[in-house]
Amino acid sequence: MRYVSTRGQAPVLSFEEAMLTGLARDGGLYVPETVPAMAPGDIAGLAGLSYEDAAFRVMRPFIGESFTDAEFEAIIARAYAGFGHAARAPLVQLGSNHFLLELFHGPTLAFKDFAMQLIGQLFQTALERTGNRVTIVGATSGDTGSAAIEAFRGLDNVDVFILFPEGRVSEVQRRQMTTPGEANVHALALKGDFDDCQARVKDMFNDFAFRDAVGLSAVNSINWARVLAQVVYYFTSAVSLGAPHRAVRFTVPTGNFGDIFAGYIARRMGLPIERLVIATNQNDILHRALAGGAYQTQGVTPSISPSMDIQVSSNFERALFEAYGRDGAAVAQQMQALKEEGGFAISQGALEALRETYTSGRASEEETRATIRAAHAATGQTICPHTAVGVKVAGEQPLGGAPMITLATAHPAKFPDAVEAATGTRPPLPIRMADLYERSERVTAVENDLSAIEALIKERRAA
Ligand SMILES: Cc1ncc(COP(=O)(O)O)c(C=O)c1O
Ligand SMILES: N[C@@H](CCOP(=O)(O)O)C(=O)O
Repeated sequence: MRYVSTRGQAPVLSFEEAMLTGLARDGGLYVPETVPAMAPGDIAGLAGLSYEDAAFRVMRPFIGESFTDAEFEAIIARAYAGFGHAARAPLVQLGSNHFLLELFHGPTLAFKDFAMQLIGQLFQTALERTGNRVTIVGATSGDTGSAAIEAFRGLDNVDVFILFPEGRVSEVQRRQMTTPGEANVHALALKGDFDDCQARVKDMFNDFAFRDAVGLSAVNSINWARVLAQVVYYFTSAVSLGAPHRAVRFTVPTGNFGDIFAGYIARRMGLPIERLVIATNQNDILHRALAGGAYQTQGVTPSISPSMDIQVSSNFERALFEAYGRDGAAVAQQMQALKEEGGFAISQGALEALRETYTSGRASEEETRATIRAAHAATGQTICPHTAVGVKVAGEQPLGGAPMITLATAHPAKFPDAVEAATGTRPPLPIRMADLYERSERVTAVENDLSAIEALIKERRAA
């Protein structure tokens, strides 16, 4: 299995190389050269398996020779052992023909744990083998950062630096990043928004001298391994509702497009997904792009679903690559226009290709609050604001037909203020985190300045 860049100019790599490389050297994102198909019989064979066994079968073809079967099995077992639910990703019914896929039973209470716990183990195995050391630099709007810190804290061969937008993550998210005491973990509060954090991370990857000097690695969903791990729960949930004999639909609260792109990969592998519905908050660039064909940034407006306060949606590049028939030059041109002019027009052919797979919708702040309130009143279930964006948009899709699965991407206790404002009830943190508010914090404020951030990383990382 080989991986190619969405911009067509970077070296072709193995799974392990692509994972450790993160962003391709031409600025693009790695994708598999071909997407392996899963026969209907093999999909049906996932029924009744543990999450771990299903994960092995779904991901194995993408790994190639990078890890042996025994290594990969052991890695998967360790990755999901700390989850607080035996099913790992349980499916619960929300309404008639509408299900919630609960992805928040991992250690940091968001869907990011599914991939981050796995790649923590993959990195550790690969780095122990070579004795190499890497510097992971990540950007977060709240959940990636806490999941990365949890997965990599205390590891010998890794330093982790996480940039988050100061004042724009929830208090629980911030504390999850600033309270771990391990010396290899560094939380950096940047004066700016998430797009600034993500842009500085990409700048560091494009600064080859810095990149090579520190052994830069990525754990944002620019890293293919992140996307791959998220493909698994599309299979497990669809199979539990009757796939491959019955088609399903998914609604995905979307920001950086990594989670929904994992759904696209599942569909390409043969899972009968009738529709992938993009649900955005008021930062609705993806919805506007799908509706009108213009991908145009407008600046980020803070919302009560802060993890989706994103305008430059990284993985949309992977979707464009497919929509343009894998034309790396066309993608590179559009990404250049995004950088220089703040937007680009999607060609009619690519737009039609996108619309064959994706539908989109948005939820305003008031609609998000109303959805949290209504779900609580009707079913007693408390949902987080990101999940509420998904539930609202799912509710606008045609009724009947294939069952709708909305991804419940975070635990409501990560966003207690928004949930309490909507329902009148403050969701408690799980017992194991009950002292989060008493733990002392360690954080460094940084300006939105590439050289200053690079200098800080060079100084703080273990030599
Ligand atoms: C809770 C939550 N929901 C949804 C999203 C959006 O996911 P993606 O960026 O993969 O589109 C994020 C952030 O990524 C998140 O943290
Ligand atoms: N919502 C994310 C933003 C980063 O997304 P990623 O999937 O590319 O890591 C977050 O919570 O940090």
